[in-house]
Amino acid sequence: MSDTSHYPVWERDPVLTVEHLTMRFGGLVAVNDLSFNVGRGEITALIGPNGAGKTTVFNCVTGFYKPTEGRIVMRHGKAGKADDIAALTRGGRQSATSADGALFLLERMTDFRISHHAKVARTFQNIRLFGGMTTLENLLVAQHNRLMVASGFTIGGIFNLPGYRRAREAAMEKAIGWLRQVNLLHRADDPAADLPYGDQRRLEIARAMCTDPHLLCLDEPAAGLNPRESAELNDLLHYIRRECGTSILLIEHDMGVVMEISDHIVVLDYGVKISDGTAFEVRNDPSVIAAYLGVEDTEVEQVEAVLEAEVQA
Ligand SMILES: Nc1ncnc2c1ncn2[C@@H]1O[C@H](COP(=O)(O)OP(=O)(O)OP(=O)(O)O)[C@@H](O)[C@H]1O
Repeated sequence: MSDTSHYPVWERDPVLTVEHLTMRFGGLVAVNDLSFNVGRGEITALIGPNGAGKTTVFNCVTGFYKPTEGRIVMRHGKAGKADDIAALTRGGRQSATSADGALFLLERMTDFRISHHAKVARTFQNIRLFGGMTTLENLLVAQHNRLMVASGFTIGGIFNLPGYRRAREAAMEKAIGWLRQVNLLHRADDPAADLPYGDQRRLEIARAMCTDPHLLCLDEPAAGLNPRESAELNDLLHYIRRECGTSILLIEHDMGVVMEISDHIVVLDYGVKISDGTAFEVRNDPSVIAAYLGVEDTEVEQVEAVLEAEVQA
């Protein structure tokens, strides 16, 4: 067997594999034959100029869109041998569980099943908290499904049976733990809409974490944040990776955030992957620089020289 220990984590141990993903809207090809991996326990950034197809990829992974073509494999535990994935694909089912873990084909699943069973959580470009509920209530609502199961779908809740009581206490403990983690415990009883923007962003991430995701998808988490709030966000994402082991896939335009926190970066332009590697590799890739500057690869050095001269002047 070949030694793969020197391969990057996203090749050796992917939690998510996107294969030949294509999404068409009528005549527009928003994502074109895209393949990439997300490494287990890593932070992966999906970047690219406006309209490159990033949000469309998120919408396919999280079940908001049905891809036109392609396969999206999510792995829990050690499941995911090529033969098992092929058998699941042939069999027409959505998921398979074995002693090694579980496999899910996300392109076949609804958004609810993706979050509930495949354990993929997401946040949106525009914050979608329940503004009239308190910050604490927002984190309890995120655990509603688990509480419903514990209540035996109402009866245990009505009679306050021990199993339901224990689940309710655990939900409260988790919510308070996450409020403390995002420095919002002192705002537990305030409506979410009253929080400053940066706090709302962290609360939204805390809410997603209350569902115990294996993969957390964040759509532009740093958008609109000031430098202090951006630094707090970086700390939170580092904490999630270090302490929870949750894999993170994020879309981000703030290159300071992307380069600082990402283990792995995938670059899209016009729906096509143009680069895939570490921050160092991507930063020095002429095709990436060209896409961001809006020029041909061959013109990069020339444009950089002009920009450099302008900065000097
Ligand atoms: N539901 C839809 N119907 C039609 N076209 C769509 C739809 N969603 C996205 N598109 C188109 O697909 C292309 C990719 O859009 P997408 O939002 O995925 O890009 P993006 O990289 O996330 O952009 P941005 O960085 O500006 O958010 C765009 O041309 C967009 O207009």
